[in-house]
Amino acid sequence: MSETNAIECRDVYYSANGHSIIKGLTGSFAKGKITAIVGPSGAGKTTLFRLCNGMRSIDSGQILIDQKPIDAFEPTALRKKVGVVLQQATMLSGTVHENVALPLTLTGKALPQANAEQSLKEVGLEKELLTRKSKDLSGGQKQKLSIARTLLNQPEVLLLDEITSSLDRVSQHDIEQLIQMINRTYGTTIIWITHNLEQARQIGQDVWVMMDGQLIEAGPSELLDQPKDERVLQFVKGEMS
Ligand SMILES: Nc1ncnc2c1ncn2[C@@H]1O[C@H](COP(=O)(O)OP(=O)(O)OP(=O)(O)O)[C@@H](O)[C@H]1O
Repeated sequence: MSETNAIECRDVYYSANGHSIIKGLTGSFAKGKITAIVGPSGAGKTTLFRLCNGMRSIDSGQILIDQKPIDAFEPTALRKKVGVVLQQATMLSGTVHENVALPLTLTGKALPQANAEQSLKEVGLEKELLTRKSKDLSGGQKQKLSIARTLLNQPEVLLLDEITSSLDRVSQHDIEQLIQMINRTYGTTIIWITHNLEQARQIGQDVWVMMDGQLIEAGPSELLDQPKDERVLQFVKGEMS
C-alpha cells in the first residue's frame, strides 16, 4: 500500500523582492511520520514552512495539503491544521495561562482552568506555572509552552523550525521526547528543520536535504550515512567535521 502524503510539493517556485528562493521544489511528507529537514543556511527551509502554512503564497507549482490544493483552504483553518513552532518562542508579556490560551482568546473564547492545567500537563509542565509570568520561564519551559499552545488547535501537521537549537542538551532531549510522544499519541505528522545532523538521524524517520531552493535528496534518515548525491556528501562531511 502506498503512503498517504500530509503535504506534497510539485514544482514549487517562490521569489521575494526579486530574489528567487524556492526553485522548482518537488517532494512529499508522509502522513504520520517524522521528517527532518536539513541543509545549509539559506537553502530555503524556513521559506518552505511559510509556504506550507499559508503565510506566503507560491508563485507557481502546487502545494497539496491532504491531497487538496493549499489555496482551497480558508487561512485560519489552514493555520490550525498546519501548526508552527519557531526557534524563539513568541510570548505575550502576561501569564503562562494567558499565553497558552492565546489561540482561543483570539477567537473571543476563554480557556477554563482545568483545560489549561491539562494543556500544561500534556507537555510536562507543572500546573503551578499557570499564574507565573511567561518571561520568567526557562528557555525549555517557554518552548514547551509554545508547543502546548499550538496543540490547542489539534494540528494534523506540526512544522518545527530549529526548536531546540538554543536549548541545553537536557532540555533538547526533553523536547525531542515530547515531540515523539505527540507523534505516537495523535499520529501528528512532524516536519522538523534542524541544523543538528545527529538529531535528524535519531528523531527523523525520513530526511529531506535541501540546497539552493531545491530538494536534493530524500528518504529514510539513514541516507545521511551514505548519500548518493555528491553535494549532500560534502554537506554531511562539512557538518560532521
Ligand atoms: N523576504 C525576502 N526577501 C529577499 N530574500 C529573502 C526573503 N526571505 C528570505 N530570503 C532569502 O532566501 C534565502 C532562503 O532563506 P530561508 O530563511 O528560507 O533559508 P533557511 O534554509 O531557512 O536558512 P537558515 O538555515 O539560515 O535558517 C536566503 O538567502 C534569504 O536571505
